Amino acid sequence: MTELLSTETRGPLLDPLFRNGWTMVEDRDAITKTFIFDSFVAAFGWMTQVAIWAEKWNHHPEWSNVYRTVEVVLSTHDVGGLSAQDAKLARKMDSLLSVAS
Ligand SMILES: C[C@H](O)[C@H](O)[C@H]1CNC2=NC(N)=NC(=O)C2=N1
Repeated sequence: MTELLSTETRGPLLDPLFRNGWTMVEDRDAITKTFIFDSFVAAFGWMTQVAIWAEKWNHHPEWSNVYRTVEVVLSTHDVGGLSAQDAKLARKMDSLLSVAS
């Protein structure tokens, strides 16, 4: 079941992401990261791969794309803040980078 991250689980799940370029959104329980690719095709190809995982996990990003930049915000509206699903999708986004450039 999806639930809000507890105080104890935040560190272990979020600290590795903070070390990897993710930051907290101001005034909101959400994480954000800006990805910059070599080209629009690389950006869109990465988004396409992420979209397949998002559908599979029924957990979807808030994101926008301008040319080769993708701005991502992750949060779980169903619980009103961050859940383990957000950390999982963030890790997947980072791991898919290696095949996107
Ligand atoms: C109805 C549907 O299951 C929900 O809206 C799901 C879909 N994808 C979702 N994605 C995200 N990021 N947060 C959610 O709370 C969420 N909820």
